[in-house]
Amino acid sequence: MQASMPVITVDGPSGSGKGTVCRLLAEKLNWDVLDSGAIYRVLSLAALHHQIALDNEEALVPLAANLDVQFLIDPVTKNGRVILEGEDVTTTIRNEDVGAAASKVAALPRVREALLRRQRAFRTEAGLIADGRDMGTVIFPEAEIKLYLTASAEERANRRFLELNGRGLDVTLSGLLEDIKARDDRDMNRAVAPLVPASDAITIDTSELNAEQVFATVVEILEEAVRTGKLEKSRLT
Ligand SMILES: Nc1ncnc2c1ncn2[C@@H]1O[C@H](COP(=O)(O)OP(=O)(O)O)[C@@H](O)[C@H]1O
Ligand SMILES: Nc1ccn([C@H]2C[C@H](O)[C@@H](COP(=O)(O)OP(=O)(O)O)O2)c(=O)n1
Repeated sequence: MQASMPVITVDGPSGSGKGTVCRLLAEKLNWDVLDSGAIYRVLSLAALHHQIALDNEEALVPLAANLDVQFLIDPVTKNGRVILEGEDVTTTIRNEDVGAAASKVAALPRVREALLRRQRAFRTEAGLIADGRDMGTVIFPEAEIKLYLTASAEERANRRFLELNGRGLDVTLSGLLEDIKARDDRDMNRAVAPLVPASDAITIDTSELNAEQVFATVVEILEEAVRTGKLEKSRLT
C-alpha cells in the first residue's frame, strides 16, 4: 500500500552531492527536506557555545534533546536559514571544522537516540526528502525510495575546495582531502548507525557526473518507481 507520507532517503559521504540533489528534488516535487547533517552541525556549535567537550556524552544528551534550533525558509530568496538560540548560523555551520565536530558528536549513541524523534517529525503529507548518513537504514527504514550517493575522496575534496575557496575561506586541497578521509573513517566505522548503504538502496557514483546529470539519474529512478507502483504518479509533478 502507498504510504500517505512518502519518503525519499539520500545518504552518502561528505561531498557526494546529497544536499544539491535534495534541493533540486524538493523544487521539482514540492516536498519538504530534512537536512539531518545540519542538526548534528548545529549541536556541535551549541556544544562550543556552552563549552561542552565533543566527547562529553552526559552533557551532550540533554543539549541535543533541548536543542533550540529553527529551520526557516527565507520568503524572498527561498533559501533555507538555520537559527540556533536566536542566532543565524546558516553560513557558519557549513565550515569544515564544524563538519568535523558534527561527525564527533554524531558518533555518540545516546546523542543519536536523543535526536531520533526530532528527525522523524519532519515527515509530512507533502512528502519528505531526507538527507544524511542513516536516513535509509535507521530513521526511515520503510522509505519508498532509498538513494546512496558516493564519489571518490579526491573528487569530493575538490568540490569542497571550490565551494569553501569560493567563499573566501583559507583552505587547501590536501587539508580538505585529509579532513574528508578522517570524517569518512569516523562516520563509516562508528558502532551505532554507521554510514552504509541500506540493503535496498540504489547507489549512484557521482564522480564523473555533474549536478544536472545526477539529478537526471534520480528523476529516471523516480519515474521507474512510478512504473512499478512504489510512488504515486501524482507525486511526480
Ligand atoms: N555532481 C557534482 N559535480 C560537481 N560538483 C558538485 C556535484 N554535486 C554537488 N557539487 C558541489 O559539490 C559541493 C558539495 O555538494 P553537496 O551537495 O553539499 O554535498 P553533500 O551534501 O553530499 O556534502 C557543493 O559545492 C556542490 O555545489
Ligand atoms: N544522519 C546523519 C547526518 C550527519 N551525520 C554526521 C556525520 C557527518 O560527518 C556530519 C555532518 O553531516 P553533513 O551531512 O552536514 O555533512 P556533509 O554536508 O555531507 O559534509 O554529521 C550523521 O552522523 N548522521
